[in-house]
Amino acid sequence: MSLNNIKIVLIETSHSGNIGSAARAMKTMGLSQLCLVSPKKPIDEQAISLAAGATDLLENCQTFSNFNDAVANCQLVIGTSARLRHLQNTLFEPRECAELALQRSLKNKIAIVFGRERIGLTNSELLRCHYHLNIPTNPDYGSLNIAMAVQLVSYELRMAWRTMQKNPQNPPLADYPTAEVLEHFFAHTDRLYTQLGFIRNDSVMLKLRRLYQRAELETAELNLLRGMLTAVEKYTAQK
Ligand SMILES: C[S@@+](CC[C@H](N)C(=O)[O-])C[C@H]1O[C@@H](n2cnc3c(N)ncnc32)[C@H](O)[C@@H]1O
Repeated sequence: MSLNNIKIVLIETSHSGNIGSAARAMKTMGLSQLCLVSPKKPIDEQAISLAAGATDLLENCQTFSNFNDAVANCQLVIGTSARLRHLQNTLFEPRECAELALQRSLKNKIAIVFGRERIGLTNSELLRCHYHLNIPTNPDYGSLNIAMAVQLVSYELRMAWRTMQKNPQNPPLADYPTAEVLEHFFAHTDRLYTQLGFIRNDSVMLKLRRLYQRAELETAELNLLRGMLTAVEKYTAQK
Protein backbone atom coordinates (compact mmCIF):
# COMPACT_ATOMS: atom_id res chain seq x y z
CA MET A 1 0.00 0.00 0.00
CA SER A 2 1.51 3.32 -1.02
CA LEU A 3 0.53 6.90 -1.68
CA ASN A 4 1.54 6.65 -5.35
CA ASN A 5 -2.03 6.79 -6.64
CA ILE A 6 -2.52 10.25 -5.20
CA LYS A 7 -1.22 13.15 -7.23
CA ILE A 8 -0.85 16.75 -6.19
CA VAL A 9 -1.69 19.15 -9.00
CA LEU A 10 -0.51 22.78 -8.88
CA ILE A 11 -2.28 25.16 -11.25
CA GLU A 12 -0.39 28.05 -12.90
CA THR A 13 2.00 28.56 -10.00
CA SER A 14 3.65 32.02 -10.20
CA HIS A 15 6.60 31.49 -7.87
CA SER A 16 8.92 28.63 -8.71
CA GLY A 17 9.97 28.54 -5.04
CA ASN A 18 6.46 27.40 -4.16
CA ILE A 19 6.83 24.43 -6.51
CA GLY A 20 10.05 23.45 -4.72
CA SER A 21 8.52 23.90 -1.27
CA ALA A 22 5.45 21.87 -2.29
CA ALA A 23 7.73 19.05 -3.51
CA ARG A 24 9.56 19.07 -0.16
CA ALA A 25 6.25 19.08 1.74
CA MET A 26 5.06 16.08 -0.28
CA LYS A 27 8.23 14.05 0.03
CA THR A 28 8.40 14.45 3.80
CA MET A 29 4.96 12.80 3.95
CA GLY A 30 5.69 10.03 1.43
CA LEU A 31 3.90 11.48 -1.60
CA SER A 32 5.70 11.41 -4.92
CA GLN A 33 3.34 12.33 -7.76
CA LEU A 34 3.60 16.04 -8.55
CA CYS A 35 1.85 17.56 -11.58
CA LEU A 36 2.09 21.12 -12.82
CA VAL A 37 -0.41 22.89 -15.04
CA SER A 38 1.12 25.74 -17.09
CA PRO A 39 3.49 27.04 -14.40
CA LYS A 40 4.26 30.74 -14.88
CA LYS A 41 7.95 30.06 -14.21
CA PRO A 42 9.86 26.89 -15.08
CA ILE A 43 11.59 24.77 -12.49
CA ASP A 44 14.66 26.90 -11.79
CA GLU A 45 17.41 27.37 -9.21
CA GLN A 46 14.96 28.68 -6.63
CA ALA A 47 12.62 25.72 -7.01
CA ILE A 48 15.55 23.32 -6.68
CA SER A 49 16.90 25.17 -3.68
CA LEU A 50 13.56 25.15 -1.82
CA ALA A 51 12.91 21.52 -2.71
CA ALA A 52 16.02 20.70 -0.62
CA GLY A 53 16.36 16.92 -0.96
CA ALA A 54 13.13 16.49 -2.94
CA THR A 55 14.55 17.30 -6.37
CA ASP A 56 13.57 13.81 -7.58
CA LEU A 57 9.92 14.93 -7.41
CA LEU A 58 10.77 17.94 -9.57
CA GLU A 59 12.66 15.77 -12.05
CA ASN A 60 9.78 13.33 -12.31
CA CYS A 61 6.91 15.82 -12.24
CA GLN A 62 4.51 15.89 -15.16
CA THR A 63 3.52 19.16 -16.80
CA PHE A 64 0.18 19.71 -18.57
CA SER A 65 -1.22 22.64 -20.50
CA ASN A 66 -4.64 22.55 -18.85
CA PHE A 67 -6.63 21.34 -15.86
CA ASN A 68 -8.63 18.71 -17.77
CA ASP A 69 -5.55 16.93 -19.11
CA ALA A 70 -3.91 16.89 -15.66
CA VAL A 71 -6.87 15.11 -14.04
CA ALA A 72 -8.08 13.11 -17.08
CA ASN A 73 -7.03 9.69 -15.72
CA CYS A 74 -8.31 10.31 -12.16
CA GLN A 75 -11.48 8.79 -10.73
CA LEU A 76 -11.66 11.25 -7.85
CA VAL A 77 -10.80 14.95 -8.17
CA ILE A 78 -10.58 17.15 -5.09
CA GLY A 79 -10.21 20.93 -5.43
CA THR A 80 -8.80 22.99 -2.58
CA SER A 81 -10.04 26.45 -1.83
CA ALA A 82 -9.33 29.08 0.81
CA ARG A 83 -12.74 30.66 0.26
CA LEU A 84 -16.17 29.13 0.22
CA ARG A 85 -17.77 29.72 -3.17
CA HIS A 86 -21.38 30.19 -4.11
CA LEU A 87 -21.41 27.14 -6.39
CA GLN A 88 -20.18 24.81 -3.69
CA ASN A 89 -19.63 21.11 -4.28
CA THR A 90 -19.55 18.75 -1.31
CA LEU A 91 -17.21 20.37 1.17
CA PHE A 92 -14.84 18.60 3.53
CA GLU A 93 -11.84 19.20 5.73
CA PRO A 94 -8.33 17.63 5.39
CA ARG A 95 -8.87 14.68 7.78
CA GLU A 96 -12.07 13.50 6.13
CA CYS A 97 -10.54 14.15 2.72
CA ALA A 98 -7.47 12.07 3.53
CA GLU A 99 -9.54 9.10 4.73
CA LEU A 100 -11.67 9.07 1.58
CA ALA A 101 -8.71 9.65 -0.76
CA LEU A 102 -6.71 6.87 0.87
CA GLN A 103 -9.58 4.39 0.72
CA ARG A 104 -10.33 5.17 -2.92
CA SER A 105 -6.64 5.18 -3.87
CA LEU A 106 -6.50 1.43 -3.24
CA LYS A 107 -8.14 1.03 -6.66
CA ASN A 108 -8.26 4.50 -8.25
CA LYS A 109 -6.16 7.48 -9.17
CA ILE A 110 -6.85 10.61 -7.16
CA ALA A 111 -5.99 14.25 -7.86
CA ILE A 112 -5.83 16.93 -5.19
CA VAL A 113 -5.67 20.27 -6.95
CA PHE A 114 -4.18 23.52 -5.59
CA GLY A 115 -4.86 26.91 -7.14
CA ARG A 116 -2.97 30.02 -8.17
CA GLU A 117 -1.25 32.08 -5.47
CA ARG A 118 -3.38 35.16 -6.11
CA ILE A 119 -6.78 33.92 -7.23
CA GLY A 120 -6.88 30.23 -6.33
CA LEU A 121 -8.95 27.92 -8.58
CA THR A 122 -11.52 29.38 -10.97
CA ASN A 123 -15.19 28.51 -10.51
CA SER A 124 -15.08 26.47 -13.68
CA GLU A 125 -12.13 24.41 -12.34
CA LEU A 126 -13.88 23.91 -9.00
CA LEU A 127 -16.94 22.64 -10.86
CA ARG A 128 -14.79 19.89 -12.32
CA CYS A 129 -14.06 18.56 -8.82
CA HIS A 130 -16.11 15.99 -6.90
CA TYR A 131 -15.25 17.60 -3.58
CA HIS A 132 -13.97 20.91 -2.30
CA LEU A 133 -11.43 20.82 0.47
CA ASN A 134 -11.14 23.74 2.86
CA ILE A 135 -8.52 23.85 5.60
CA PRO A 136 -10.25 25.48 8.55
CA THR A 137 -8.36 28.64 9.42
CA ASN A 138 -8.83 32.02 11.06
CA PRO A 139 -11.95 33.41 9.34
CA ASP A 140 -10.33 36.88 9.34
CA TYR A 141 -7.12 35.67 7.69
CA GLY A 142 -7.61 32.24 6.19
CA SER A 143 -5.47 32.00 3.08
CA LEU A 144 -2.38 29.83 3.51
CA ASN A 145 0.70 29.87 1.34
CA ILE A 146 0.15 27.16 -1.27
CA ALA A 147 3.10 24.99 -0.16
CA MET A 148 1.87 25.13 3.43
CA ALA A 149 -1.57 24.04 2.28
CA VAL A 150 0.12 21.14 0.43
CA GLN A 151 2.01 20.31 3.65
CA LEU A 152 -1.14 20.16 5.77
CA VAL A 153 -3.04 18.01 3.29
CA SER A 154 -0.03 15.71 2.80
CA TYR A 155 0.30 15.33 6.58
CA GLU A 156 -3.30 14.19 6.88
CA LEU A 157 -2.76 11.76 4.02
CA ARG A 158 0.22 10.31 5.87
CA MET A 159 -1.80 9.97 9.08
CA ALA A 160 -4.61 8.19 7.20
CA TRP A 161 -2.00 5.96 5.54
CA ARG A 162 -0.50 5.04 8.93
CA THR A 163 -3.94 4.15 10.28
CA MET A 164 -4.59 2.00 7.24
CA GLN A 165 -1.29 0.20 7.71
CA LYS A 166 -2.52 -0.90 11.13
CA ASN A 167 -6.03 -1.81 9.90
CA PRO A 168 -5.72 -2.85 6.25
CA GLN A 169 -8.89 -2.38 4.19
CA ASN A 170 -10.19 -4.02 1.06
CA PRO A 171 -10.26 -1.92 -2.11
CA PRO A 172 -13.71 -0.44 -2.87
CA LEU A 173 -15.88 -2.83 -4.90
CA ALA A 174 -17.33 -0.23 -7.24
CA ASP A 175 -15.61 1.04 -10.38
CA TYR A 176 -15.62 4.78 -10.94
CA PRO A 177 -15.27 6.61 -14.26
CA THR A 178 -12.25 8.81 -14.93
CA ALA A 179 -12.62 12.59 -15.17
CA GLU A 180 -12.14 12.29 -18.93
CA VAL A 181 -15.06 9.87 -19.31
CA LEU A 182 -17.24 12.11 -17.11
CA GLU A 183 -16.35 15.11 -19.29
CA HIS A 184 -17.54 13.20 -22.39
CA PHE A 185 -20.81 12.47 -20.61
CA PHE A 186 -21.28 16.14 -19.64
CA ALA A 187 -20.53 17.25 -23.21
CA HIS A 188 -23.03 14.68 -24.56
CA THR A 189 -25.73 15.83 -22.09
CA ASP A 190 -25.09 19.47 -22.97
CA ARG A 191 -25.23 18.80 -26.74
CA LEU A 192 -28.39 16.74 -26.67
CA TYR A 193 -30.43 18.87 -24.25
CA THR A 194 -29.36 22.09 -25.98
CA GLN A 195 -30.58 20.56 -29.23
CA LEU A 196 -33.88 19.61 -27.56
CA GLY A 197 -34.28 23.17 -26.29
CA PHE A 198 -34.11 22.24 -22.61
CA ILE A 199 -30.68 23.79 -21.97
CA ARG A 200 -30.81 27.47 -22.89
CA ASN A 201 -28.03 28.90 -20.76
CA ASP A 202 -24.85 27.83 -18.96
CA SER A 203 -26.40 27.72 -15.51
CA VAL A 204 -28.38 24.54 -16.27
CA MET A 205 -25.27 22.58 -17.12
CA LEU A 206 -23.45 24.01 -14.07
CA LYS A 207 -26.23 22.72 -11.83
CA LEU A 208 -26.30 19.35 -13.56
CA ARG A 209 -22.54 19.03 -13.21
CA ARG A 210 -22.83 19.72 -9.49
CA LEU A 211 -25.58 17.17 -9.11
CA TYR A 212 -23.69 14.43 -10.96
CA GLN A 213 -20.37 15.21 -9.23
CA ARG A 214 -22.07 15.07 -5.85
CA ALA A 215 -23.57 11.69 -6.70
CA GLU A 216 -20.05 10.30 -7.41
CA LEU A 217 -21.45 8.13 -10.17
CA GLU A 218 -20.12 4.61 -10.43
CA THR A 219 -19.22 3.34 -13.90
CA ALA A 220 -22.35 1.14 -14.09
CA GLU A 221 -24.57 4.10 -13.12
CA LEU A 222 -22.90 6.36 -15.65
CA ASN A 223 -23.45 3.74 -18.36
CA LEU A 224 -27.15 3.73 -17.50
CA LEU A 225 -27.35 7.51 -17.95
CA ARG A 226 -25.37 7.31 -21.20
CA GLY A 227 -27.77 4.65 -22.44
CA MET A 228 -30.68 7.00 -21.67
CA LEU A 229 -29.05 9.81 -23.66
CA THR A 230 -28.54 7.49 -26.62
CA ALA A 231 -32.17 6.28 -26.43
CA VAL A 232 -33.47 9.88 -26.53
CA GLU A 233 -31.10 10.62 -29.42
CA LYS A 234 -32.34 7.60 -31.40
CA TYR A 235 -35.98 8.43 -30.72
CA THR A 236 -35.63 12.05 -31.85
CA ALA A 237 -33.69 10.98 -34.97
CA GLN A 238 -36.64 8.72 -36.01
CA LYS A 239 -39.19 11.54 -35.76
C1 LIG B 1 -2.85 31.74 -1.53
S1 LIG B 1 -4.09 30.62 -1.87
C2 LIG B 1 -5.14 31.49 -3.01
C3 LIG B 1 -6.05 32.41 -2.34
C4 LIG B 1 -7.19 32.83 -3.23
N1 LIG B 1 -7.50 34.19 -2.93
C5 LIG B 1 -8.41 31.93 -3.00
O1 LIG B 1 -9.37 32.45 -2.49
O2 LIG B 1 -8.41 30.74 -3.30
C6 LIG B 1 -3.33 29.49 -2.99
C7 LIG B 1 -3.86 28.10 -2.88
O3 LIG B 1 -3.49 27.53 -1.62
C8 LIG B 1 -4.50 26.63 -1.19
N2 LIG B 1 -5.07 27.13 0.07
C9 LIG B 1 -4.68 28.21 0.76
N3 LIG B 1 -5.40 28.34 1.89
C10 LIG B 1 -6.26 27.32 1.91
C11 LIG B 1 -7.28 26.89 2.83
N4 LIG B 1 -7.56 27.55 3.94
N5 LIG B 1 -7.98 25.78 2.51
C12 LIG B 1 -7.72 25.09 1.38
N6 LIG B 1 -6.78 25.43 0.49
C13 LIG B 1 -6.05 26.53 0.75
C14 LIG B 1 -5.54 26.59 -2.32
O4 LIG B 1 -5.17 25.58 -3.23
C15 LIG B 1 -5.37 27.94 -2.96
O5 LIG B 1 -5.83 27.95 -4.29
